[in-house]
Amino acid sequence: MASSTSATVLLSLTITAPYPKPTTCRFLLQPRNRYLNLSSSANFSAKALFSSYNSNSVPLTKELETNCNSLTLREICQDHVPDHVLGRMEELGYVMPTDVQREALPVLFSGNDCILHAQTGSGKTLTYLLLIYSVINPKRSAVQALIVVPTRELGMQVTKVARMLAAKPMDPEVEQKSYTVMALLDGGMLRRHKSWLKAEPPNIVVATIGSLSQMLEKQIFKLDSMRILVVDEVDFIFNSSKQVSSIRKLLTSYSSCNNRQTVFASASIPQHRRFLHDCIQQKWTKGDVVHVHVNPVKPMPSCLLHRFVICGRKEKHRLLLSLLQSDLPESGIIFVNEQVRTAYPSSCVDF
Ligand SMILES: Nc1ncnc2c1ncn2[C@@H]1O[C@H](COP(=O)(O)OP(=O)(O)OP(=O)(O)O)[C@@H](O)[C@H]1O
Repeated sequence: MASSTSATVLLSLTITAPYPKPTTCRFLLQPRNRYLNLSSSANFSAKALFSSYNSNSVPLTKELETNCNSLTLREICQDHVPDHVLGRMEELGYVMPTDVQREALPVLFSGNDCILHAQTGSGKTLTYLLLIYSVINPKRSAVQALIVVPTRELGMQVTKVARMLAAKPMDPEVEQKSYTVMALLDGGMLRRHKSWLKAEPPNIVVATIGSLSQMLEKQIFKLDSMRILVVDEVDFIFNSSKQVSSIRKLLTSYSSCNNRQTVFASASIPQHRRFLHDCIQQKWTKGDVVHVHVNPVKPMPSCLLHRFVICGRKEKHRLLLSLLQSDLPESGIIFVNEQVRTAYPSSCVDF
């Protein structure tokens, strides 16, 4: 089974212990400031350990829960997301859903506004991108989806994933108009974007609030055709005194929650009940907004084991895998320098 990991793994492995019998397993690769979650690609069912539905969420019956747990991403997205996007998704290694994808996608495909509340690296970006590809029409030259991000760096990452998913199918037989994704980010070439927006509006815009507000104020583009609005890292945006008035304006003046599907994503939403209340009261979302709360950040485990192993550069990868196999930790953090794609034999990850 393919997963993403690093060829230059530093053998610094932190594992939580003592572990209960590992029926589920979770590894976090941490490249600088971001966690990458490998659990879903390794076909884990982490739900029992990490998931929680809060009272605002749609309860799942036991039977439905069991069925949902075994569905692939393709099965969940079938009849919603175009086939060539599903093909690309699988080529990129997204086969089994993460917890947040499993729980949020059916809610999103049913048209509900949603607060995606799940830890960093849990797969929120792919969740809202799949929703976007289920809704937009590439033949319409209009901004149909807008993703607001707090920083240029996050904007570049989201744009990259959006473009990778939308890449034209290799098969020349498949006639497919390609989706256009524009990154409208602070520090970018806004003049060039202006001409592009006027000449042929893209289907999806990924924007920081500063650049976006400039364009909206100058009426370079309008949000009349916007069907999906995503605000990523919503807690960060609402906590920034610079960004908060612009985001409020975007949510209520430049567009109306009745004409769009609104998704807020965040790893942490302090006072989430209050936020949910505000969403409805302030008309940032419709009244039936669903709070999908998955993988709440767990308190620190009672014990952390830190293994320090000295080895040659070429041995790192093999040694890491054998340590994981021998220790069988329930969870761990792996610090990596860079990422390349590599294939794990399934025996290595299927604990
Ligand atoms: N279903 C999946 N199968 C395998 N890998 C996945 C899946 N979904 C997401 N990933 C990978 O997991 C990593 C984290 O995903 P993503 O960036 O979407 O998380 P996130 O919740 O949006 O994180 P953040 O809160 O930092 O924005 C990425 O490398 C992504 O490619």
